[in-house]
Amino acid sequence: ATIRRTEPTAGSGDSARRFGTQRVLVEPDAASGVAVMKFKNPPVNSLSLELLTEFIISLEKLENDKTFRGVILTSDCPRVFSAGLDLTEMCGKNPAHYAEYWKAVQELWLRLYLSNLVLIAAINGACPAGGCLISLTCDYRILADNPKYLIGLNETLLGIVAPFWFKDTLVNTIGHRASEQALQLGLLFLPAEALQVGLVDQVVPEDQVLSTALSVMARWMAIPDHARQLTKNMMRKTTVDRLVKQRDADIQNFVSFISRDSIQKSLQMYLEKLKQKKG
Ligand SMILES: CCCCCCCC/C=C\C=C\CC(=O)SCCNC(=O)CCNC(=O)[C@H](O)C(C)(C)COP(=O)(O)OP(=O)(O)OC[C@H]1O[C@@H](n2cnc3c(N)ncnc32)[C@H](O)[C@@H]1OP(=O)(O)O
Repeated sequence: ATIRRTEPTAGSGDSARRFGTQRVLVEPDAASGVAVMKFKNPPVNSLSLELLTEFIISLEKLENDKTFRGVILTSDCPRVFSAGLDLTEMCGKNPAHYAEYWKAVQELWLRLYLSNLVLIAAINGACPAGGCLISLTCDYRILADNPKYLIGLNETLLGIVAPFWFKDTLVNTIGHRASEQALQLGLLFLPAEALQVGLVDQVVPEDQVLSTALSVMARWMAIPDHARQLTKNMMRKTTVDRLVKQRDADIQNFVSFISRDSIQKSLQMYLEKLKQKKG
């Protein structure tokens, strides 16, 4: 994928400078050590190969810059945090493309789930499937209180199956029984329901999502990094190791699953339904 980097905005010193790429805007505040990362892949922030690649590059840049200890993930697109994996990357392409795409999905999850940074999701829009997965990799989730902003792993509604590491991430967050129901039924939760089941940590008015994320971040930043990072590692490493041990097999599983005629048909029909919704 071709990555175009955005120019820093003219301004008053490092903390006012933006950087990032075409699809991932990064607003760093060196003074506080916190950066706000905004997805900008209109109309719905679907996780295309380009967005995944740029996300990984931007995250790596922040991880390698000791100035930054915390990142807030949010959306630059109105009303959608992320529509999840890009269905057009999984439809009508060849096995090599599916393999490349899945490797990038794995890579992003691996980096996010064990990131040394404090990650907070400021969920300012709809958050299905892969969008929900990204938020679940964060240390804390704040969702805007809007009945249109549904969140959950809805894969079964598309006729597909959430991979085991999506499932593990959900189980680690809301527990086994709630995950069993949520995954089989492909539940998309309203904000109040998401809060009740523990899928998000706070629901706040829409105009307070970012300010709440910044104040929650201050609390997490008060903890010494080494102790917090080792604790996070202790909680999450087993889950990560499960995928690391079988990364190639997981790619092969995905490629053969997604290449099935029946799955391709289901995905095409789902995409058609999304398009018809407008007309
Ligand atoms: C045996 C075990 C094997 C295991 C194998 C594992 C296999 C796992 C495989 C895959 C896992 C996938 C996880 C996913 O993330 S799949 C994606 C699921 N996403 C969704 O269901 C969300 C779909 N989108 C929506 O519900 C809405 O678009 C919404 C996000 C709520 C926004 O609504 P709205 O603002 O009204 O926008 P529109 O619906 O009108 O959409 C605008 C255009 O964007 C296109 N679109 C939407 N979502 C996607 C997407 N995910 N990918 C690609 N394109 C998307 C939509 O078609 C519209 O396009 P157009 O303008 O051309 O009509």
